[in-house]
Amino acid sequence: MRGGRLELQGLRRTFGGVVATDNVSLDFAAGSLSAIIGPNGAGKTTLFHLISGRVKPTSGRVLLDGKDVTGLDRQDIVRHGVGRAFQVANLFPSFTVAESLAAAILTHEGCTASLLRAFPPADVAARAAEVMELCGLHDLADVTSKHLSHGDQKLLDIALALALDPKVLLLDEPTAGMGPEERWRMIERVHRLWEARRMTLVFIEHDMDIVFRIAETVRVLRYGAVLAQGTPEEVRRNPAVIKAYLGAEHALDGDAA
Ligand SMILES: Nc1ncnc2c1ncn2[C@@H]1O[C@H](COP(=O)(O)OP(=O)(O)OP(=O)(O)O)[C@@H](O)[C@H]1O
Repeated sequence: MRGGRLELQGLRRTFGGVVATDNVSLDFAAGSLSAIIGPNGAGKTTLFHLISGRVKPTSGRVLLDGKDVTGLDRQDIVRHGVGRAFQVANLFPSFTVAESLAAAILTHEGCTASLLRAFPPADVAARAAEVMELCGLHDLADVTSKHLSHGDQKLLDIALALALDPKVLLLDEPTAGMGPEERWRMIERVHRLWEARRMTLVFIEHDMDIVFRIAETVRVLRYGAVLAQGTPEEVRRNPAVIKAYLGAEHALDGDAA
């Protein structure tokens, strides 16, 4: 499945008096690679919750390939092709990597995990193998997921989302908690996955070196609203973004106010 177009129209979400998402309208072209950045509390994770159905918007719409998926519950949104990597590597802690992937595929298709562990159909095993290959997990196929390193658990989280063949994949800080070397390995892996699959990939990231290295477009949130968006170059030259978030370290010369 190739990428789908994701459109957010006037999304708003309040929690009591807090406006977590404030009239956010963003358009993610099919097959694009975008980063979402912004200070702590800017509403990045809430935006992912709104897209993935974990939180319902107070108002506004989420469209996938033109179809309104606003307010559907999480499973339905996954079925429409929006995948999200969660901290779920331990969803099946006693399963191996290969079994976890097979179980994810099968439960997605409505079967029970325990049954499938015993009798995984051949095509499911083949799909799990393909995803392991893509994610560089093939050597770990028989390792129990609870014994994986932190980085490999995060890769398994991504693999579990990928196994459902999403049109849109949301990654919330894929490199969080990793050392510098592991971080680059992870992001290169994610970039290769995107090149191979060309799903619409949206990731939240605090490391600006990573953002500016791989993102095609960058969307900047502040106080729940869109502060700016554009190519990495445009965003790095935007005085409002420099002032609110980037500081001098990541600004491009010339326009830093
Ligand atoms: N369930 C909730 N109940 C109340 N307030 C919430 C809830 N979820 C988010 N918020 C508030 O909404 C705002 C945006 O939070 P969010 O976690 O989306 O920001 P973020 O940009 O992802 O932050 P960070 O970079 O620190 O992860 C914050 O003020 C937060 O406290």
